Amino acid sequence: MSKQDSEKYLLESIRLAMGNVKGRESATWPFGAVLVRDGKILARAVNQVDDLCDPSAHAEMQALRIAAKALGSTDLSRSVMYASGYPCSMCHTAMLLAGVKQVYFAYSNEDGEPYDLSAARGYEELARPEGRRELPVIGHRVRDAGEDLYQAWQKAVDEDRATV
Ligand SMILES: Nc1nc2[nH]cnc2c(=O)[nH]1
Repeated sequence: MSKQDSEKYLLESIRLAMGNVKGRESATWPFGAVLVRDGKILARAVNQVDDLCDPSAHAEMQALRIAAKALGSTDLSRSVMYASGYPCSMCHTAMLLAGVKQVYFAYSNEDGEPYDLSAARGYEELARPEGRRELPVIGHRVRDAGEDLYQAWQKAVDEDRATV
């Protein structure tokens, strides 16, 4: 991936993000993303959190959704994400799970901080020990739930495989 290519795709992500700021009746979140594989653009996307009333509709998430639907697969390995802003921890994990191999960003968390557009909060939260998180995630092992859920899943998957 040459520097020229990364610059070209980042410029495209910024152009998309600017469309959220200027190309509309009222501005929404200034984020855009482009997902590329083998020199081909798989998806272009913008933040649609407000438009879709969906807290997960970040530009990077929307790019993953568009690409996965188009390919009929959630395996997006070998792809590279170009994001106008530093990806948040949700997007980072989604990209990791989809096999995205690299992410380039244009605007850093430091750039975003004065405008409350930094993605640092999620990373800081995850870096805290479990007992000190803003959002406690509480394990409660439920006894007598009947058949073990994960064992049942493994069995079902194994049976499905055996019939293929
Ligand atoms: N990188 C990025 N950061 C965000 N913070 C809030 N929304 C977004 C988004 O769509 N992309």
